[in-house]
Amino acid sequence: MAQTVYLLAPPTPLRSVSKLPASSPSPSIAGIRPRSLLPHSSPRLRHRLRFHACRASAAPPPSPDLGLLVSDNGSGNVAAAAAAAIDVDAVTEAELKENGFRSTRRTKLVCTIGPATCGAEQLEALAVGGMNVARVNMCHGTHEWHRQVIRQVRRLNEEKGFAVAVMMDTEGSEIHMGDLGGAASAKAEDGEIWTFSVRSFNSPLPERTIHVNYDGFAEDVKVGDELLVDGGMVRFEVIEKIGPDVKCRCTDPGLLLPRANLTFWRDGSLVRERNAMLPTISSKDWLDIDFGIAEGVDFIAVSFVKSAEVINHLKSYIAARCRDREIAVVAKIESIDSLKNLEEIIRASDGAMVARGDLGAQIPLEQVPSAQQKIVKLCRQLNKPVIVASQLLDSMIEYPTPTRAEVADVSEAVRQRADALMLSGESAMGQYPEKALIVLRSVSLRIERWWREEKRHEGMELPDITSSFSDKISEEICNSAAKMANILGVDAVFVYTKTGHMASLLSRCRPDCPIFAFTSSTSVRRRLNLQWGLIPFRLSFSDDMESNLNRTFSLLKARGMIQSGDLVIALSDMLQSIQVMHVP
Ligand SMILES: Nc1ncnc2c1ncn2[C@@H]1O[C@H](COP(=O)(O)OP(=O)(O)O)[C@@H](O)[C@H]1O
Ligand SMILES: C=C(OP(=O)(O)O)C(=O)O
Ligand SMILES: [K+]
Ligand SMILES: [Mg+2]
Repeated sequence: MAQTVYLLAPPTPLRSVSKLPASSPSPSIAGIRPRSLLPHSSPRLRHRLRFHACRASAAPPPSPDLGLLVSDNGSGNVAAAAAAAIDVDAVTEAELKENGFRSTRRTKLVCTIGPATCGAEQLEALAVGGMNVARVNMCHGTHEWHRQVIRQVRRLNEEKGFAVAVMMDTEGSEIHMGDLGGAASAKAEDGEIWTFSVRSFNSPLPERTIHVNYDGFAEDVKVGDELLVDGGMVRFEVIEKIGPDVKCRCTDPGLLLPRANLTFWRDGSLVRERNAMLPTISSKDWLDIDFGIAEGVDFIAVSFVKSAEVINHLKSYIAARCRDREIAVVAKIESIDSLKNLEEIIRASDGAMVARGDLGAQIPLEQVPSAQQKIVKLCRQLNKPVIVASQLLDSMIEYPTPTRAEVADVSEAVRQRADALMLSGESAMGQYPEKALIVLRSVSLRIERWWREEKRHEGMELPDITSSFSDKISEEICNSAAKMANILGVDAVFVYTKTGHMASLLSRCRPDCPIFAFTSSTSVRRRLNLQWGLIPFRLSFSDDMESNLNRTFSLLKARGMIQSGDLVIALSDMLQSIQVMHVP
């Protein structure tokens, strides 16, 4: 029977499980299309041009195959339905039912949404394919476009029971090119002379002319500087300055893409004098942040963070504006300053992103892997979710299979036990967004299994992170529960959590088994969806752990997600306890 270790609260005997009404039995998942391989049709040419038509208006009627959300829609008895309901999506349910606990993916997946994926069907395909977080990049698109995407994601969650979180990523004060006058790209050839100018032009742009968004550009560059587009995809040398115009000769040819990032280098070092004075959060970013708050995004990722101060500032701004819910602030580590102030930035943030795209333009490329490892490790120690981003499967923007090197890179991020992996161009404007997601999913599953089979319990030091005594107890409970879970080989850890904190402490321990996180708040549920190993459920629960467990067992058993005899460890943040039991 159940064995219980109570640390604080008095013991309550565990009675037999009462048969509470469960939700209707799970429908089949026949509606989930098998993701067969598409024909290999694209020639191996580097063009990245074919934008997919955006089918935002082609929303299909809600599919009964996936309609598992049991929050009451129309039967009248909302309170009763809410009390009996447990929110989980059909994909998680099917995985648990068919393959059992061990098979669930622990590494979370973030997809950048763009023209290739903004339609209702495409978003649903990503959610079915395992997208945990949808990212919108405010560098691109209008508020109206972003609003449509955010609302589609919300509809998907409401109608299909998903908990896909929305992350808004700020533009920041980076220097970038303008829009190329409507052209999808422009080819710069070796030796060509191009003009980079802060003047604004009418379209079409004069030939070989690029608008630059930063007014100080022409003053800051010097003849002889090297100008890098997208961190070196194309290179120029500055040969002449004429007022606002900077003439450059192409030294490394390539494709220029709209709004591509620009950095300039002098004597082998990045020039950052004046542009370092630009605010991390620009006035345009503040407008975007207001938009994000109004649209109810779950995460705001801040580009080019230099210090903890800006994170603290944004967090108090958000706290003053949304009293009823939280928006987590993710610091993007993508500059020399962010590396210098890494620990204070991560401590101040609710999570971090290893933004390798810009990071690789600011530090030598060969230093990016060690920076990644350091950031991932520090985040884990400080209990902050960490996302590894950019170019994970870059070749899949054009081709249906990844390179071996890309698979090795994804494997390494999974092996480092990062919380999440992110797709950028692969899902935003690539030709194979769903296939790229399948690759992330299958590589994650394989490497996670390999890790467990090899029993590589790494001895990472997890330092104390809490200050209050009560938090300290929670931390110790989670550390002990994870250890017990590994030693006893339990099937799952259940954690009942109001704020999500206890679930994140458990996730930090990276136990062998999945963590079922039960929370009564839909927004906490979405936020937890970024964290390693957590399967977030929405469930209303009380302070009475015994009745919570009984109800959970009967709800999950009725839907085939657990079975009698499964070994479970249960924790709660109200009643600081560890209970070990077999599902009755
Ligand atoms: N909302 C959008 N509208 C149009 N294109 C987008 C959008 N979001 C992303 N993209 C495209 O996807 C590419 C990759 O996205 P991302 O890595 O987020 O941006 P960036 O390349 O600016 O850092 C972008 O360069 C852009 O071409
Ligand atoms: C994720 C990144 O940021 P963005 O795509 O906004 O440039 C990056 O630079 O790697
Ligand atoms: K951005
Ligand atoms: Mg960046």
